[in-house]
Amino acid sequence: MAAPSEPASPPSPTTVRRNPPRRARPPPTPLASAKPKASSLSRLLEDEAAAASIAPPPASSSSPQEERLKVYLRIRPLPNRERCKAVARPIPGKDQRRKPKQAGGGEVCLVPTGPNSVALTVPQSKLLDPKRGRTEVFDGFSAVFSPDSTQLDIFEQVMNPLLDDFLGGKSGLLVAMGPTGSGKTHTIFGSPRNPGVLPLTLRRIFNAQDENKVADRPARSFSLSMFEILSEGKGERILDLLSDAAECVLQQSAIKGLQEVPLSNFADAENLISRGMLKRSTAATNANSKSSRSQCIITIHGVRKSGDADSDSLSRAVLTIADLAGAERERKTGNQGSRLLESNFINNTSMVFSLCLRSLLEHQKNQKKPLEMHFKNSMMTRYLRDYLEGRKKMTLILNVKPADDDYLDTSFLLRQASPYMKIKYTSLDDSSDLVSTKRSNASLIYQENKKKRKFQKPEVLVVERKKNTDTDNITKVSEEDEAQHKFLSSELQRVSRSETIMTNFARALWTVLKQYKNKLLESENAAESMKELIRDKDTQIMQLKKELEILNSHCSCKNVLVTEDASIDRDDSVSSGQSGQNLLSLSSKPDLGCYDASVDNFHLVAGEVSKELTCHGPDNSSARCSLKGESVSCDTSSISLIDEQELSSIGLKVEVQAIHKKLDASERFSEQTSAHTGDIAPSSSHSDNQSDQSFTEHHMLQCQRTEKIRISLSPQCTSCSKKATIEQSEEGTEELSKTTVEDIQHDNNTREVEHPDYLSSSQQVNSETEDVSSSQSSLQLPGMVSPQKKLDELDIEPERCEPGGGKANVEYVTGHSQAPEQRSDCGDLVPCLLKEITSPVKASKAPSKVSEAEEGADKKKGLASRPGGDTKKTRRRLQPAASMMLKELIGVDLDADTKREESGKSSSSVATGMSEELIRLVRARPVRRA
Ligand SMILES: Nc1ncnc2c1ncn2[C@@H]1O[C@H](COP(=O)(O)OP(=O)(O)OP(=O)(O)O)[C@@H](O)[C@H]1O
Repeated sequence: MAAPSEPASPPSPTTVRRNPPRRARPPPTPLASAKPKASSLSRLLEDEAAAASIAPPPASSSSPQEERLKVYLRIRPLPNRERCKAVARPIPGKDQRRKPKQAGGGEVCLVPTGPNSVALTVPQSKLLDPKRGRTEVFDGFSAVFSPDSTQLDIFEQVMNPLLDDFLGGKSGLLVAMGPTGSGKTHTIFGSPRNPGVLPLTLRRIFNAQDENKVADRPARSFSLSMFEILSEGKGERILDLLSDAAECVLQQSAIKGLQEVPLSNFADAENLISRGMLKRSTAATNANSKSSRSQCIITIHGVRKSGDADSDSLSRAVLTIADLAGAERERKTGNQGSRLLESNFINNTSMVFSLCLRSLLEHQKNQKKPLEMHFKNSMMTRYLRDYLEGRKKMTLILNVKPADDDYLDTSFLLRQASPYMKIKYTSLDDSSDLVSTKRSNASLIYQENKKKRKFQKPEVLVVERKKNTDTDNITKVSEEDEAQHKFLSSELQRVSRSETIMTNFARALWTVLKQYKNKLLESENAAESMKELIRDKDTQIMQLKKELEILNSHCSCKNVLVTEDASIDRDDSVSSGQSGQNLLSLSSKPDLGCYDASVDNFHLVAGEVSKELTCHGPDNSSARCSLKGESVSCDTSSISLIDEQELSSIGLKVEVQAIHKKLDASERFSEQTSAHTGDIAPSSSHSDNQSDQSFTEHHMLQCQRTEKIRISLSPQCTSCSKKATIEQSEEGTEELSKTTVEDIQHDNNTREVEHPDYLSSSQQVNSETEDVSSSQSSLQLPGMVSPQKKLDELDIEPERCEPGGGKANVEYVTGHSQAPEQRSDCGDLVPCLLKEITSPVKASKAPSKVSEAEEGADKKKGLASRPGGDTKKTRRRLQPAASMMLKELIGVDLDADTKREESGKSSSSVATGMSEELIRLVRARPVRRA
């Protein structure tokens, strides 16, 4: 052992203690480093440690029951060249004594401070504050071997205990770890001249074998296997160094294909080792000219036959020695390419190894922390699993380099491995390898099952639990495995509990999802039904729209402005004072605006009537049944072209239809107008001189008269539509006069001159055609007096009716309330229910026929009041059937309202009765054909 020739300098004032706390200084014990020929550096460090009251724990401080992991520290000596230079350099002073200088100005950062402690000083080059040094003391090592310690010292202190256990049947492991070039291989293998631990062990084994033979003790058999684990960039490989076979396979903790070479003597064993060393992968790096590139593991299997002759049991023990490849720093080694990959592999393996020990330590500190399975990350740790999990005894020897340049590596190793000395061995597996193998297999099965359980169903888990139970039974082979069994059981319970929780959660989640799915389906069904309903509604809406369009087309005659109707009405009501006086000119009476709704209903009826009755003639004359600015136009221009019979039938048909519709309209109208009776009642109140009874009787007479007139319309229409001759017109007129207008005084002149078209009109069966012809037709028959001429004669300026542009006041009057002139015209037969006082309505087409009656009454009294004196000026026309029906309908409704007020009777019943009577009369009366 080379000892430094220069005393080391004391560490810097700042001291950081690691590991065991300060204790009382133990009594001096014979340590390997405290030998008399120990270096002065060691003695100096011991003095320093004593001065600092740093007392390393004794190696035997732990109780026998609580054996700890032994960690030895060996400080590699400085290279010879540097040592020679250091020897020639004198020690200048005290400060320099505190830290030994290396050759070339280098210093030693690590010095042993005791048999179990070292002091690591931060080099000046790495100090942030050079004035303040910092020294770390690592204590608690089983032994600290100074640089001048020999191989034999290492063997005796480090390997002998393990060897004793091995020879006693206990397995053990010695691992040499440290940075590259720190002397691991040197420590394990040594050299021919300076053999290492392994050769010395083999020598002792065979020496012991010889002693046993001499002592006649049971013979033992030993075998040796040697392999390396390396990486060539494609994963780890196991190569057997004692045979030429291909690479071996690691199965659990056993290596298949690994040759175990029986050992017969030391020489053979030494040759095997030498051969294996030759095959080991080494390479030159900047840090080591012969750097190991693999983890080398040597196993010595010792089989001892039991001393009991009757027993055939064997005691197996394995002594394992691992020479790990040193951790490398790329900056120092300068490795590139494959070397760099090897460096990564080496460093990773060293890290995994350290993690396993760290996890074991933490698990032993806190049992709640599970023992991490870091050993799976590397082949070496998998092979050494039993040792890394604390089931077998293991010993570490840390090889370090004391130079300042190696400060980082040294510091890292000491910080990393110094806690390992706290690892305890409470349940060492001292039984045979068979039991160990069973336990290992059981553990692996458990781990594999634990993996599978995560993805298997509960049914399968039952079987797996049975298997686990069997596995647990296997673990009960040894009583010493009771703790392990408890741990596995607790783990199993925890896993089972977790599985139960997750299973229940999954079931609950599945149930919720099912419920949501059902709700979704229900919602979809509801949406479909709603869609169908909407489609049906749309269809109904479309049908209603079509019907509405049809109705609109039927009511195309609506919304026609009142033009000549007003004049016609006025003409009829004033000039003739005949049955046409019954025509209501409601259109010019905005006071009846409240009847709009009801009148609209009536328009529908009247519109249909007019549609069928509409005839087009050459004169484009039209007659309209006006009602509040709207009228049902009845074009009479083409009446002449229509067959008389057809017209007759049409007339009857129209009459009947009109009657039926009138009944409905009258009912609606009466219902709606009943709400406005209050508006009408005041008007009716104006008839002061007329009693209600007389009014009712008069109205009944009016209705009867109107029916008579209506009955006469059909033959009149048929007679005038086909031939359209004056004679026919006269005949029709005569017929009309005979049957219906007996009380009406007709102008004889108008009988002679009637426009055929006008006469052919079934809607407006007027006895006079001059008004129509003058307004619409250019045909001027002899004897006809143009309206303008008549106006001129009357000196009445024609008024133009504007659609809805004027206001008209409606006054309810009875026949007795009428002016005498009008009463003379109408007599008692045709009462004027409504008297148009003012009629500012203007005609849009033809000038309005001046209501001679009212004009005469208002402006030219006497002229219009004379019953027969204005025969040339007044134009009397038979009201169109529709107009008469309308008038009758309105009159009935109004009367019905009045009557309802008086007697409470329903007007509809009266109307219905009258209509039925009318229908009966129509049907009973044969149609007269021309
Ligand atoms: N205690 C010692 N005394 C004398 N020489 C030593 C000592 N330790 C190591 N050496 C020498 O240092 C050199 C490197 O040693 P070694 O190869 O054992 O280091 P290592 O830790 O195995 O390196 P690597 O991890 O790279 O294999 C060798 O030449 C060896 O002879």
